[in-house]
Amino acid sequence: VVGGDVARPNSWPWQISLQYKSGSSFYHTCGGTLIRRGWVMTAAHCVDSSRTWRVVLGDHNINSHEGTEQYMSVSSVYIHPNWNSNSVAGGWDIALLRLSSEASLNNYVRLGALPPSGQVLPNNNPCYITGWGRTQTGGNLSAQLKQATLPVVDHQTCSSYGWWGSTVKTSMVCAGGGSNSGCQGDSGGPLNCSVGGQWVVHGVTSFVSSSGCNAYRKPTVFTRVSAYISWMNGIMG
Ligand SMILES: CC(C)c1ccc(NC(=O)[C@H](Cc2ccccc2)NC(=O)[C@H](CCCC[NH3+])NC(=O)C(F)(F)F)cc1
Repeated sequence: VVGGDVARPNSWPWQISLQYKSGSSFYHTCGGTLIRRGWVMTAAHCVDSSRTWRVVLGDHNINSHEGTEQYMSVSSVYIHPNWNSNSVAGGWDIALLRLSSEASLNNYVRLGALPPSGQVLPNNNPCYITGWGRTQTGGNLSAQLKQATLPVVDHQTCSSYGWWGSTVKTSMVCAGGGSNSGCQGDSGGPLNCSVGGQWVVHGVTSFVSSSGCNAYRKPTVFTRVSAYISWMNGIMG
């Protein structure tokens, strides 16, 4: 996350860290959202490669053991069938991870709320991006979970000339476009939007401009969760 600030610990208790095993250690690679006790929603591009994954729940500082973490292995990965790893602009950047056991819900670990199918938020709807991703273009990951306000940019604006143009589809949500943005390592994490006084996860962090994370008029682009509710229900049962 570029801009914003460090989140109050466990104030986004559905945020997870998706980590891969290398040697005898695990490394953060993406974010994700706990949507059922046994299921995590993330980006397809995060799980394109076949690795040994683990999901860390209830984390704040990914480099230290705080005692609130739950470490879960992943028993199966469901990547959207239409996802094309050569074209993030094609959309379909969403995947579900089946956890090998069910999370214990508590003050540090809670389920994220999903939107009703088809719901599209208005321009400037208040949202926050959260994640452990780079804090500057080309910078390092953040050890502590960060948050940044990222208001919705409607499709009409986001797909206009000077913005993303036809790269963004209506199956995506744009947010930000100023000094705050997502960045590498935030992929797969939630766009947390305030709707009717509740936090609802409306986006899965998908891509930023290749000329820099917080490029002017290149808002962070998210998979629009409300476009995939029936697909997810079909998988999770
Ligand atoms: C034109 C369109 C096809 C398009 C293609 C690629 C991108 N962006 C990118 O590829 C930038 C590259 C980058 C690297 C380093 C620093 C900043 C940006 N990376 C990204 O946007 C990666 C996802 C790449 C998926 C591709 N397999 N996502 C993210 O960084 C995140 F966290 F914002 F979600 C954006 C648009």
